[in-house]
Amino acid sequence: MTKTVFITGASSGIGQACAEVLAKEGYNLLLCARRLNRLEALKDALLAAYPTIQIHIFELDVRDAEQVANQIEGLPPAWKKINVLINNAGLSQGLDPIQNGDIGDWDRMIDTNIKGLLYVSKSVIPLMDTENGAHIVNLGSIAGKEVYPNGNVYCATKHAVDALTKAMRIDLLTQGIKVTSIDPGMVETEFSEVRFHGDRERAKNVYNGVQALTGKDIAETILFVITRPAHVNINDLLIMPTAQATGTIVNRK
Ligand SMILES: NC(=O)C1=CN([C@@H]2O[C@H](COP(=O)(O)OP(=O)(O)OC[C@H]3O[C@@H](n4cnc5c(N)ncnc54)[C@H](OP(=O)(O)O)[C@@H]3O)[C@@H](O)[C@H]2O)C=CC1
Ligand SMILES: CC(=O)[C@H](N)C(=O)O
Repeated sequence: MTKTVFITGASSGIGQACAEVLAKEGYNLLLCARRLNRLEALKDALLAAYPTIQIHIFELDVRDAEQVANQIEGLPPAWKKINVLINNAGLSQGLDPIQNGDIGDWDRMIDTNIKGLLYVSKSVIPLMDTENGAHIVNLGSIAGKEVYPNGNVYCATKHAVDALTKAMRIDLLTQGIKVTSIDPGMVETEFSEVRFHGDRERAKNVYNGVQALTGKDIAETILFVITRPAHVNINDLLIMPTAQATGTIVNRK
């Protein structure tokens, strides 16, 4: 039976890599993000490579509770049996000491990383196919385990994801839904460019001298997690570049 995975934030980085890895494994894909053009290009490329799978894409801003509820409620019936939800959509905004932080940055991180994950989960949980294996994978972070200088609100949002994952794991046990938090260290994606509001130079510098993880490293780890036997649940998986021993990154200037 072909399983369906729903990936939020599939237009770049880890989410895009998850789509690529899971398409190759024969999963049907439900993909959402705000940049629909990116999703269209990804869908075309994946269907060309893997013509036997199904892919449904839609534009979604996870911060908008009503949009999330309406878009998921409005899915075609064939897409209302979901085996895996990957709550990946997320971002960091700014890297300032708390006293200099921008309130708009704070709101965007809290609204996306915490409230967006909650809104999507609330709409998708009733659609999860618990008869054939149901699993929620939340993208946490080393930033959800440790706090680093100027990381304040981003780290707080990922600490919230850590707590929410543990809570979902308890609450969904009787529903037959597995729950896992994947907690990466540095992964070279658009993450830093987004954090620094488009400053590509500054973003590139973060990874100077460090072999960061790739989106594919995370996607392959998620594939391992979601293909464990029914009696196995990986609650929490911290995955770091070998070069990054802790959450504090020297190049994070
Ligand atoms: N890169 C890293 O070092 C680490 C990343 N993470 C986490 O991994 C996840 C993915 O990040 P990563 O791939 O690195 O970064 P990217 O910036 O490459 O990708 C982020 C994805 O999230 C989507 N997204 C952002 N805001 C929204 C929104 N409001 N509604 C819907 N989608 C949204 C973006 O799509 P669009 O803009 O088109 O909407 C994009 O597809 C995040 O949760 C991040 O916190 C955790 C640890 C380390
Ligand atoms: C875990 C990470 O390195 C993340 N990219 C961050 O900046 O916190």
